[in-house]
Parts: sequence; structure tokens; C-alpha cells
Amino acid sequence: MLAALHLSRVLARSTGGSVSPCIHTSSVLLSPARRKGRKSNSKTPSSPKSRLAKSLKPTGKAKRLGTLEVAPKLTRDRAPHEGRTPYEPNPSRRQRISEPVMSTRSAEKKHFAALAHSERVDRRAAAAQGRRGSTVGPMEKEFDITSSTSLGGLPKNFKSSPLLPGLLQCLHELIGENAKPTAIQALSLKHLIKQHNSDSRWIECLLASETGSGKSIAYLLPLLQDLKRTELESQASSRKSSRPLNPRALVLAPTHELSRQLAGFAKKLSHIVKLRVMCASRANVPSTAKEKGTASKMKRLMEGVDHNDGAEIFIPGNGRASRPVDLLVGTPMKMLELERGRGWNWEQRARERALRINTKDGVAGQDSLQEASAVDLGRKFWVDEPEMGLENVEWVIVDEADVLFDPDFQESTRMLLADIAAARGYPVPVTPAHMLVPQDTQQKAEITAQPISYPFNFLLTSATIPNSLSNYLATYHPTLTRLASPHLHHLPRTLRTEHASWTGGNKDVDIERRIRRVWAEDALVHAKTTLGSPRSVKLSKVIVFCNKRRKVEELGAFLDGRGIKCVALTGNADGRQRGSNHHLDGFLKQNSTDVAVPPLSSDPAVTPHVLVTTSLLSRGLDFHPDIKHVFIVDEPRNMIDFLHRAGRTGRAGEVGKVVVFGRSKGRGSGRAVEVRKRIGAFAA
Ligand SMILES: Nc1ncnc2c1ncn2[C@@H]1O[C@H](COP(=O)(O)OP(=O)(O)OP(=O)(O)O)[C@@H](O)[C@H]1O
Repeated sequence: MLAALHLSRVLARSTGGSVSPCIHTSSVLLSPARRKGRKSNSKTPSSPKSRLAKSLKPTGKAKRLGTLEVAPKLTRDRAPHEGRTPYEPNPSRRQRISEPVMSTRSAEKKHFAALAHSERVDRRAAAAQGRRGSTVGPMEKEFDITSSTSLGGLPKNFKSSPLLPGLLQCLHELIGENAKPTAIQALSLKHLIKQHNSDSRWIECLLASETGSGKSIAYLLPLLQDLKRTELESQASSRKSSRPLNPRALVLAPTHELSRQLAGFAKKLSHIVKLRVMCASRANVPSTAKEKGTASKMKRLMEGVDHNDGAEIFIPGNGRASRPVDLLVGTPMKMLELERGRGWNWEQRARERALRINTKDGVAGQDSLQEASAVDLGRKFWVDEPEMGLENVEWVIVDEADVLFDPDFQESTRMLLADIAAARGYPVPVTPAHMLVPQDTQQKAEITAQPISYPFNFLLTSATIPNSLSNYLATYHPTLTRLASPHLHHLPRTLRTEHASWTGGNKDVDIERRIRRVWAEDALVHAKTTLGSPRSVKLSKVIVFCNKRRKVEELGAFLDGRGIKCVALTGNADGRQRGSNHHLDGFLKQNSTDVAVPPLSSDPAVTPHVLVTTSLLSRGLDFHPDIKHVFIVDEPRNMIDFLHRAGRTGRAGEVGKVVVFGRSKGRGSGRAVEVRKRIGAFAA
């Protein structure tokens, strides 16, 4: 009855909708170059894509040293989700869990001995091949990552790779028994699982593939497998540390939400092989950050770096007692705080803040004067005892590497990497930020970049590789192995785009109408497929991306007022919960091993079906497959931002649609064609 009422209400409201499904865009998606008034590259509509794509090719010296391998394009019969809907709960899971598990120490020892033997055989074969003269060598061949390159030899399923049985079993529980490796996972299995004989040098590798293509599994499998392999050795050789936390691996992510989700996933993947995974997350704090620019905002809002606010870290039982941990996940800033002691940078931050306010206002404001004088008077900022030792770190994964190496985050990221290298007894030079990228030719001549060789396995991963990151890697990590999926810098194949036009009236009303149309379509499909079954309609969920915090709040309030309950989330929203992702319940993906929390109601007036947010949540988060639509209502700052926002739907082979709103009439509408072409260049 309720469902019927709801259905009629949805349909009634949606019929009044005048948001056109056809393409009408204008002011969206201009490249920063265009916005700054530089010469437009609109004559080459595919240029954003090719700019990104080309950036992966090793250049100059790197061309000779580094390697790039692109997986062959997957054909239909080799799709990763073959044989099973990706999220269908596995009926035999319970039965399998009760089966005896081959994860005893002796079984693992046996496994690694067999592996070592097969590697010796492989190495002998490779050497023989080398003597005969190999024809395919990634170093000799220039790969164009936009074209399919049939290299063959990639594992076709997870069972065929030498994964620990316990790891394989957890993987099957999470993604299904019949799931096949995606392109990036196949590349990772081929290149990273095997490279662990004791005499091999540290792995240095970039994993690049489109959003939702399973990069987390691509790096977690080799990481967890290797941590298990070296567990005994590490116990024997681990350096004594007086600090309570001494992880063997770090996964760095730009947001606390992503850190928590990744830590949760890694825990599930490693529960049989019994590795200890922990998340170093911190509470969120109100911020008065006023900077412009996505990355600056993201950094300050998410990390609250300049607030001595008394926020606590999310490590249970925080104290001086030692807590065994193999893998720690968190933001670089949080890791630095644990390693150097909380408060290590407050004095410097206070100076910077005072300087910033001074510069902005032209004269010193009251706050800045107070802060500046506190610093001038030599006020001592309290620094807590460091809690983490870095001596035993063997792996560092930089997830969303393009964010963590962008100008706003890279200082913390590089500082942390240098601290780990120093703690392990191999200090590396830390180039000042302004010297990293030469500003002019004279500086170019002066800068003699020293390649960096970290004394640990170093993996970077991202769905977008901008030129800045590619150049940085070519300069400082010339021998880096680059593994790329053939679909990199495209929208996922299952993601469709639609351009919706503003009516010229209230934009919030346009958005509301489009949301109701989504639900009306759901109701229609439900009616057709169930032929009038009384089961209630399952309405899909929608993420709406805005640029500004105020817009998020206004739109959230408007939709709430119209009977559409939503979660409106910005960096400093009260709703961001301390130490948990509960504020995103119902939106983030639950794995088949999670205890399903039944929604309170399927009525969107009761249970939030709409998430309104900024780019804060556009990175890395694995959203629920119920999210079939992403709305982009403000112009993303660049195409990279667009790819990540759009990529929150259409993940792991699920269908999804990105609806881009824009102006079709009046000022700015002339750019509609250009924008359409820009987006079109990224379509599958
Ligand atoms: N081989 C596979 N078969 C089926 N599902 C998979 C497979 N690999 C990963 N998945 C699922 O795909 C989803 C997306 O994975 P993941 O979050 O790692 O993607 P990603 O490439 O890191 O995306 P993003 O670039 O947005 O961070 C997850 O829910 C994961 O469980």
C-alpha cells in the first residue's frame, strides 16, 4: 500500500519535470588552461584525453630505463565478472567457511617453497630465452596506452596465480568464486606477486587503471602475500623500537573515509592469513579554511592540519603499550603525526596561517597578530610523544597518487617517505617543493635531479595520471615499472553520460525533478519486471556533486524540505562522524561478508537516497551498486575531477549514468558543443 502510494507520488511529481534528457551543456568542464584565458585547445576535442594518456609514456631517460606494460583489452568472454553478478551473495559461502582452511604455518611454508622452486624454473627459462634473443621487451617497445597491445601471458584467473590459499579464499568470499582478474589485477598478479625472491631489489611500480577497476585488490594481493611471506623473517630481524606502533606496511590515502574503507577491505582480505590491519584515522574538526582550489580545500578540511584542537587518533587503546600491526592505513599527515608526535608542525602552521591572513588582508588581522606575536614571543607548542616507529616498513602504497603528489599534499607525502627511508638507515635527499618542477630554463639547467631509490617496496596507484605526476616520476623514479589497463583515462564501459539542461528557473527544482525522474524510471522497470508483484519498489540512490560547501548545504536543505531526505556532506560538516564511516551508511558498498543492515524504509522521505557532496568524496570511495546515478551540477574544476566524480557509479561492471547539468540557452551556451566533445572523448 505504502509502495503504491509512493509510486503514484513519484510518478505524479516526475511528469512535471522539464529537465531535458538530451544534450544541452554549456559552462561545464572547462580545462584550467581555458579558464585562465590561454589559447583554447577546443579545436582538438580529444586533447584532454590524449594529454592524460600520453603522460604515462616514459620520456627521455626514463624511456630507456622504466617499463610500461599495458594489459591486452579484455574481450567479452574474458570479462572479470563472468558467471556471476558481481555483488550477488555467494550461497555456498557459509559452507566454505566451515571447511578446513589451509592456512597453517606448515602449509604456508610449503606454499612458499613451491613458489620459490617455480620461480627458479621461470628465471632459468627467462635466461635461456634471453640467450636466444627475446623479441618482446617492454623497454624496447613504445606502448601507446590507448591502443590494445596483445602481450599475452597474463593470468586468466586468480587460481592460476600463486596466491596463498587463505588469501584466495578471502578473495572469493569478497568478490565471488568465479570472478576473473580485471586487466590491472592480471598485470599486478603477473609482475608483483612473483617479484619477491630475497635477492630482488625493492619493487617500484605504478598501477594505473580506470575508476572501479579493482586497483585496491591489485595492490593488496601482492602486499598481503609478501607480508605473510616475510612474517617470520621480519620477526627475527625486526629492529627494536620503543614506540607502540611498528607497522610493516603503510597504505596512504587522501581522506579518512577512504582510509577506513580500505582498512576494512584489507582486514577482510587478510583474516584467514591472520595479518593485523589497522586504520589511523582521526576525528574531523570544524575548519575555518578559506582557501580556494579543490586540493587545498581537500587537504585542509580533511586533515585539519592547522588546528591544535585536541582531536584524537582512532587507534583503540591509545597508550604506550605496544600494539602489533602489519598494515596501517591513513592519510600522510596522520602518519607524520604518529611518527613525529602530535603537534610537531603546529608552530610552523601558525606562522603560515598568520602569513596567509596577512597576505590576504593586506594588513594583519586580529587573529593573525595574536598568532604571530605568540610565535614571536617564542611560545612553545606542546609536541606529544611519537607513537610510531618506521624502521620495519617494507611496503608503502600511495593510493590516489596524483592527489598525494599534487602541490598541496606532496610535501607531507615526500616528508613521510623520506622519514621512512631515514629510519631504515638509507636517507634520501628531500628536494624543496619549489625546486621539484623547474620554473624556467635557467632553473632547469641548475636543477640536477637525483633519482630517488627508497629502501622499501613503493607502489603508486591512480585512475588519472596527469603530466605533473608523470614528469615527477620520470625524473625521480626513472626505473619505475608502469602497469596500465588499456581503458585508462576513459569512463568505465558500463557508464553512460547524459546532458541535462537547466530550465532557466530555480536550479534546485530542476535537480529535484531529475531525481524524481530517476525514481519514476525505477518504478516503471519494477512494474514491468514483477508484473504487479506487491514487493515494494527498490529506488536507486543518487550522488549529487557540487563545488561549494554552501551549495551543498542549500541544496540539501531544499531537498529535505521537498520530502527527499538526503545526506549533505562537506569537509567540516557535523555529520562527518569521528572514527567511523557511519555517516555514509547505505551509500558505501557493503561486501558480501558484511552483516547486512536492513534499511529503515525504502521511502526516500524516510531513508536518505540522495547524497549531496563536494569533491571530498570523489576519490577512491567504493560506493554501493544501488548508486546508479551521479549528478554533476557545477562545473568540475578539470577533467580529472570529472572522471573521478563520474566514476563513483558504474563500478565493477555495474551499470551507471552520469548526468551533467548545463545551460542550453543564453550566455555560456555556446560552449555546449565543446563540452560535449570533451566528455565524449572520455566515453568508452
Ligand atoms: N576481479 C573482480 N571481479 C569482481 N569485482 C571486483 C573485482 N575486483 C574488484 N572488484 C570490486 O570492484 C569494486 C571496485 O574496486 P576498487 O575500489 O578497488 O576500484 P578502484 O579501481 O580502486 O576505483 P577508484 O579508481 O575509484 O579508486 C570493489 O567493490 C571490488 O570489490
